[in-house]
Amino acid sequence: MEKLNPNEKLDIRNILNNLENYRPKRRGWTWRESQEIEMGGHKYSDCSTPLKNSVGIPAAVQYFENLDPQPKETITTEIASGRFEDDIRRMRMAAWHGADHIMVIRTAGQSHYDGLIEGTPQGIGGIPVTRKQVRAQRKALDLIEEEVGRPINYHSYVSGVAGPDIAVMFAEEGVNGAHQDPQYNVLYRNINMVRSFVDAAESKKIMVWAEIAQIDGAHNANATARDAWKVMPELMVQHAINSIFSYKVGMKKENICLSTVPPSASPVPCIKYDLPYAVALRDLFDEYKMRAQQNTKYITSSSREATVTHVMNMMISKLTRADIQSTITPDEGRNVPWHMYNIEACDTAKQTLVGLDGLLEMVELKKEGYLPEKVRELKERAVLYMEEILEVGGYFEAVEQGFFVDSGMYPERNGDGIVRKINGGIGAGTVFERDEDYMAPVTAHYGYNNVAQYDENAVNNPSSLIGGSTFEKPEKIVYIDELDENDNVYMRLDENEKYRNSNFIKPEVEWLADGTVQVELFLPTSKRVAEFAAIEFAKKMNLKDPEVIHLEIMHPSEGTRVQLKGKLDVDVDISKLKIPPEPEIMSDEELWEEIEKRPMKVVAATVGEDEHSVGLREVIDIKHGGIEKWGIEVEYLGTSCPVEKLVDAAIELNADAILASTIISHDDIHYKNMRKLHEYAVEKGIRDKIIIACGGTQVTPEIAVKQGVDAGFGRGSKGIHVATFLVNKRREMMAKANS
Ligand SMILES: Cc1ncc(COP(=O)(O)O)c(/C=N\CC[C@H](N)C(=O)O)c1O
Repeated sequence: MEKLNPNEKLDIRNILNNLENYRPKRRGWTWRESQEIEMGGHKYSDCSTPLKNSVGIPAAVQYFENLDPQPKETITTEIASGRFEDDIRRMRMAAWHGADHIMVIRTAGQSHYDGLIEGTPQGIGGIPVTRKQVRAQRKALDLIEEEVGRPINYHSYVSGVAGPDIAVMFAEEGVNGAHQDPQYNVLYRNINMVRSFVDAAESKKIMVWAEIAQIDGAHNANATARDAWKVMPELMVQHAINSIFSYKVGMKKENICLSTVPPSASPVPCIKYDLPYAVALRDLFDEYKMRAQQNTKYITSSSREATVTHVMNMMISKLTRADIQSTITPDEGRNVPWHMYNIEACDTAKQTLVGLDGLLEMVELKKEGYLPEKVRELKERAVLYMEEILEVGGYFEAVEQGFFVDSGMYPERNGDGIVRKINGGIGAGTVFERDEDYMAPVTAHYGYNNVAQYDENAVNNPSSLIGGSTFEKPEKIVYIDELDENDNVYMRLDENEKYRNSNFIKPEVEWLADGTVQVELFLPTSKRVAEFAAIEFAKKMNLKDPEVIHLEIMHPSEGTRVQLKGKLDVDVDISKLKIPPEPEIMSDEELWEEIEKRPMKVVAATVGEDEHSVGLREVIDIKHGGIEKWGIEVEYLGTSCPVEKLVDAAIELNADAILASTIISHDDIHYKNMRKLHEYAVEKGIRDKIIIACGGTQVTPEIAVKQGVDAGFGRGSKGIHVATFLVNKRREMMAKANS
């Protein structure tokens, strides 16, 4: 399989090619290693090996030459578009933004399927996890991990009625991580508890063989409880049940990850609940891995608010411990996640974890007072909870009595917990005692297996009776391509062929060419009115099926912030776009030689009532790679400089050029000043002899030139760009004067 080229889109048809013969490169989970690293002149204490290819956060790109340190914590992104072929593109984007754990959400209700699904049907809220879709995504991730230069863990769920079947398929397909927790089946999917625990023993045994890292389901209690902080004692009990069960089945503790969520969120004083809880959990389960997930219980349609919650949750991770930082997209409170929000979540995790690098070298948690007292109280509640479970006769009885997800803070009880009957739920009565002569010639099989009746020597290797199972002989895997001639990836690829590897593009949020755009409006009216007015505006913008996805009161009557989505049924042929060439830049040698031969003098200032000077200083000063670096002489007139003063100085000093910084853009004042500069130079009779260049973060070069100046420099422009322009422009003017 050829390598990916960063300048070319991944071709899904290539991935699908010869899929039946694909074999996974490895088994098991890959952790990042934590090391001290030096990058960009900075020392990092808690980071890991940088990537070969990546996109840093915006500030990294704009100010630090794409400095992109990678935190030591594994970063997860959850992928859930329902079309695996579009998920693959998103996985590639997420990998470039620092995700090395790809968690694939399953189609709604897959937990209730009592067998494997095959082929590539489209899913709802996630993909139907099938062998073919898993294989295609793992194969694609082999290429993507090559491209970014770091192993990527592929993950989904071994839960539900077909848990063991899925565990076997995951083991065969080289899946690296999976959720497995029988309590999830029982409490949230009403699957019979006896069936769930027997299946879990089998699934876990298989995961041990495949070295799959396990995540439990405790976070669901958090999301389901009425007041999430009240289930803290129960969460620790749930973690304990699944962890020790897994360990006794043979799972290594470093592969047992507790899925822990800071249980509350602002405006509740969340750190007063979340920090003691996190400390108590790490105390009790110090030998296990922590998979920290952001709180989604209190997520709303405000992506900003979700991001702040995420950052506060990561403060907890850094103050205690997180081996996996599992991101939730900030749009999870309003959509099935969109590409750009998966990426935002990865960037938020990277930005925060790297920004808090070395935190525990500077702060420590108090050993007396509220924190340790709260920690002890939580542990005591959890132990009492566990003791009562034993008193009533064990886990199954406790579930029947509604112990779990009760809205009271244990030992307080409100009697409204989730009740499941021992003999109830899906799959009830489907567990049978194995007969005396029961034998299965398979690997990693849990429990009684009378192999000796056939061959004493095969007891530890039952599959040797049949020359190896699919675990030893992958060629024995029965690979099914498609089962549904209408609902499959080939139909979908044909549907949007026009936008695949072509010059035509459409906006999208989750599927190729889905045409969805998001529009943000501020409407000077009440929330209720704004909601309906926004739809009207959307229709006037030619958006189809407009839908308001977020409303925020700025003031009951003064104004409302609205975000809406709608479909834009047009496309663009990029081959017809008039794209001006990237500003060329000259080499240092060329510039030094030119300015030595023909010295250049420039007057520069921040014009108007503008006090911003940083950008212009960066463009001028030698220490920032400014134009002085190549010998250009600069007379800097400071800030809030009247346009007239700047032009008069240029005349007095017989300057070759004027550089004007124009940052403030309210009411287009920056462009108005450019026009004034041009007109005053004309009025003073020097316009044809002097170069005028204007810059600022809100300057669009094409609009600047329309004001009459010679060039505009926007966000991210550097001294090299300006020096190159000045030299080229002067040459052009000299050639014109000599012609
Ligand atoms: C132990 C377990 N098994 C299966 C599922 C999902 O199971 P279905 O395929 O039936 O939806 C879950 C749910 N939580 C996972 C999403 C969450 N955002 C997470 O990252 O943990 C689970 O906890």
